[in-house]
Amino acid sequence: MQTEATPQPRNTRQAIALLLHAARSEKHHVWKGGFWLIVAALLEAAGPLLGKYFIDHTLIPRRFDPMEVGLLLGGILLAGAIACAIRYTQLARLAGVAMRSVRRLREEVYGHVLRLPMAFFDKAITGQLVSRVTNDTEQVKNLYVQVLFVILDNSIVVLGAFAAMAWLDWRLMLIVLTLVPTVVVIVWFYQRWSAPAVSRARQKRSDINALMSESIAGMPVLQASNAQVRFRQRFDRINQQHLGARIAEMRVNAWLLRPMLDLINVLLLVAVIYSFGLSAFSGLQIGVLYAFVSYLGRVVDPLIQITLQFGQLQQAIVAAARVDTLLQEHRPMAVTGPERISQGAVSIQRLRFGYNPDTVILHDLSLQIPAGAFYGLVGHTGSGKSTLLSLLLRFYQAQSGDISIDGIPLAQFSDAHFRADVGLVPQDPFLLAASVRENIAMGRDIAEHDLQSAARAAHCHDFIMQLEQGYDTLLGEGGARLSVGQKQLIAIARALAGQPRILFLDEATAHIDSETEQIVQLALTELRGRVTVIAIAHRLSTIRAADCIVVLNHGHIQEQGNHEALMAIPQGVYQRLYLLQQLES
Ligand SMILES: Nc1ncnc2c1ncn2[C@@H]1O[C@H](COP(=O)(O)OP(=O)(O)OP(=O)(O)O)[C@@H](O)[C@H]1O
Repeated sequence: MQTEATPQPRNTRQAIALLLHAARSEKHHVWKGGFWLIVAALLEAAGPLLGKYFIDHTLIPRRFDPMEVGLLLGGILLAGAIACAIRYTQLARLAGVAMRSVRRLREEVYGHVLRLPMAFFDKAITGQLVSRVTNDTEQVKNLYVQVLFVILDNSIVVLGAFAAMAWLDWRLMLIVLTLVPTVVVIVWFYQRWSAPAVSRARQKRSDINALMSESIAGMPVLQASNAQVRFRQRFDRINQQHLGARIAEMRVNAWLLRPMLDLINVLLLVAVIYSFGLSAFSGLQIGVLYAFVSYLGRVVDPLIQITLQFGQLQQAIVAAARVDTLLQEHRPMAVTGPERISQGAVSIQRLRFGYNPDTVILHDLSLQIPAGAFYGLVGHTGSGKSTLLSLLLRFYQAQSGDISIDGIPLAQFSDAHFRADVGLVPQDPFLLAASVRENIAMGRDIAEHDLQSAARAAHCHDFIMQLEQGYDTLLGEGGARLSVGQKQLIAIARALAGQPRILFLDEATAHIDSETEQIVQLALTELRGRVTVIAIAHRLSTIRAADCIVVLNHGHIQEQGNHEALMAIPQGVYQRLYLLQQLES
């Protein structure tokens, strides 16, 4: 579990900037909410004042005027009822602002992550990113709720009560004012002592989650190795530790916080009554004592609430700062424009690239791929095949050299057009827990006829039709219901459904059986002349029929030609790789 750092001033600035940013369109709601909460606090503060008037002018002089008493009691009731109604509507208003702001923020963070360059994901840790979009934005919601509700609302109540007390008797008010630093000190000690238990409980909760997800993900291995009992014991142990930490937290709460604050409350009450006793002879009215006792009861809880929030505020500020840092992550400017890939002829000129500019991976690479051709990319592990594919897919930008398609520089295609005109079949087919249809369409608006044509072209239509609900069959998480080969064919159908001009395959046949591989070979050969196919393959039979096979070696093109030509090169890299594979099979 990630331990929360103490917020730095920069964090606080970032958090506030984020709060203002996400609530920008609803500023008027915040102002109106604040204004009406002040009105509610004033109305609430008026209650004890009216009570005081009732005691001093009616009860003590025993002057019972039904009209006046009726008006007074009615006033107290009305002020309380209106304050309640205002508080309810305004808190609902502010809750709405908080929820909507967080919804906007979450959408923005997710949208931002989707557009970040691939280089970002090389360093990003998936779990942390997910946590940014879910947990951290949730924490930001707490920040809104705490700042807007608890702190704003309670501060107004406390200020209203103190203003009323000062108006009644400023000396007595000063006595009550000592409550503020006392509560702050008690809560500070409380948080210091409870923090280790709170943090231990969180750590254990996160361990429970981790153990659960690990067990579910690894269920086949877990059951096959008969490890249920061991896992169960491990779970019980962590769960027990979690309980222990929670009990320790409760203990501090039960022993320190409430009793101490109640004690302070009683002491203050005694002090107020005593001072009242001293000054009673100088004419202080009993009604004032009543009002003070009422206010005392009203300020303690809000003060505790406000002070308690500061601990949580700290975590929320750190979370908000993390979300803000992610939002500040640079993303490339969206390219717009009319250019589309019409033919799919690829030209690579003196391409030089390294993930780190000091370590060159591709050295001045040049290659011409005619439209509609089938090109294979082969080479040893680490020779730069996937890197070249990533550059062709615009995932990274080369340090020097050019890539153009149909004579147009790669960077000039709009994002939408480029992604629509190229298709990618990755090594891992990545299927969604959705129906076959949704997996092929991937959110694109593809007509049923085109979708099925793509499935036919990928030679997966027949087995899809054998599934119990055909294209509507749900595939389970990660396409769990299909074999690896079937998943790969669906991934090819998905790529073809967009009717790409260029199709990239990144070791799409690495994990499939020979029969499925032959289907893929057939599908690729059928595309010849219509779609430019660039396929990385470890399994050389997949690209044996290619028009041209490019052999990469340490980021250089070592050999180039069709299968027969490459096999004819004495001691050639391709020939060696091919013969080796033949021996293995
Ligand atoms: N995201 C990355 N960040 C930094 N270096 C990387 C990254 N991806 C690959 N590399 C490095 O670039 C070099 C070429 O890797 P690449 O994946 O392009 O090789 P490959 O020929 O596709 O290998 P394989 O056949 O094993 O997939 C390797 O040295 C690798 O360590």
